[in-house]
Amino acid sequence: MDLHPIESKVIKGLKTLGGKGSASEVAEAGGIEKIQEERFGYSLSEKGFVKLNKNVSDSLKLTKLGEKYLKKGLPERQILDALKTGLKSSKELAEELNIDENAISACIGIFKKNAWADVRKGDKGLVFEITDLGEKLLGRGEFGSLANLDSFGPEQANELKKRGIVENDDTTTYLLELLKEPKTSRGRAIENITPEILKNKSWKGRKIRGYDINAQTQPYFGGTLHPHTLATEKIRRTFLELGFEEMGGNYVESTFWNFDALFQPQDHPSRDLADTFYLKNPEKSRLPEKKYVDAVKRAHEEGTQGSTGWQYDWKRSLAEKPVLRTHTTAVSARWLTKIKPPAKVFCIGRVFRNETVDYKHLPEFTQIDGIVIDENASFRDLLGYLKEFFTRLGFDKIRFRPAYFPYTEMSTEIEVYLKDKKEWIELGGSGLFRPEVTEPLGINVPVLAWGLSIERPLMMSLGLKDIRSFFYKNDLKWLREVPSV
Ligand SMILES: N[C@@H](Cc1ccccc1)C(=O)O
Repeated sequence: MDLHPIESKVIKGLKTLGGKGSASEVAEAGGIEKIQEERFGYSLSEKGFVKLNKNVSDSLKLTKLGEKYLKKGLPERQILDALKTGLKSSKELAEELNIDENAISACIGIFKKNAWADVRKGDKGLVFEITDLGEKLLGRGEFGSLANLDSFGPEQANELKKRGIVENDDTTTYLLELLKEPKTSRGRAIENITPEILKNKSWKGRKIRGYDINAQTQPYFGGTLHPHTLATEKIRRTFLELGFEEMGGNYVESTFWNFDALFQPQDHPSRDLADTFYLKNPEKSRLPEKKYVDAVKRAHEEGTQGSTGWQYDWKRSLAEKPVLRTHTTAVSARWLTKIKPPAKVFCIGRVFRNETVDYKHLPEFTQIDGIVIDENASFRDLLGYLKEFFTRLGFDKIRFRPAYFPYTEMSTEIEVYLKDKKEWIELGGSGLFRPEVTEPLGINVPVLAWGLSIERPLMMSLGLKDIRSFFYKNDLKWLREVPSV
């Protein structure tokens, strides 16, 4: 068996130490300069020559405060010593020992519990008097000493930990033990080829150390796309495969496109500050051509054909307020004025809602909206599109539940079944845009629409408990190991 030069040094070091030693001792004895403790001797243990033991020490060490007390002794010890000459008030003790009165009060519990001193209320505050037990304790010299932490029993040690005087000293040491000595062809084999060896041809007739092609190497991590990016890409591809075109939009949208065009009345609760981020700057958003604005106003005030609308005074000024879009359905609405049927379009992007950040909620997340504008489109087609769309995304069980959205009728919620979680989860909403949405925007054919948010289903499939891991945490270890879904 050929050993790597460093392995030979480890063996040499171990032999010098009589077969056993810590990583740093072995390294020193073997003449190895730089070591990585937790990997030291690993290859030799893999080959069965060395036994490795990891040893986490359970001993204690002094904290900064502990070191301060080391010189003068623990306050309770100092106080007991001072009390040998008679009873003293807490003020007198503080002066004599030059410690503050709080540190003295902190010892009252200890004195009471162990009956080392009596504490009473006197005229000048608290008065301390040493008990017989306290005297005996000092006399026997049994009081634990900070200079020798092993002198404290477990209970006292715990007490000291709580008071911040000692802490666990959890340094890890790696111990090596020589199990058997490898037979080497030392002296004969060339371990490292150097220019000299090549020049003077001294390699001729000699053995050269072979490579161990089964040796462990450092794992290699190439760059990969973030799982969130991979998921959005997959959805984009799925839409493109189904013949959809991508539409673009902006994060800052007018209230008009985010709410009004979608037939949400101006006093609708989801427009509330508590849910929506309004912008101060720009002060106003530009609205589309007058004919669309007037038609949307009419839809709200008196309705379209066969509808009475919401019956209130619609205000342009409210529709002009800029918002961070709360859903990508705003983009779908905007595009209704830009495309001629038949058309299939989709949008993927960030949306924003005024949520308090916790493990389930972020004020920003990703939505996907798709619309199909087609004179022959029906509710059954919508269900068919959804089924096809989600099947292609890898969900084989899909179900629909009746739902309500201000802009669709009929409306459904889409649920998919997660096989490994054995659970149905809600993925998004869908429906046929109401005539109150389509007619004012000049569309007189059915429009199928659906929208979904991707973070929650993605979290479930990746086994993530906390939504913040996506955008804010970027845990490299997780990112390297996460499988793509
Ligand atoms: N915009 C809805 C989803 C939806 C889109 C299109 C039609 C119906 C519903 C949401 O944010 O949840």
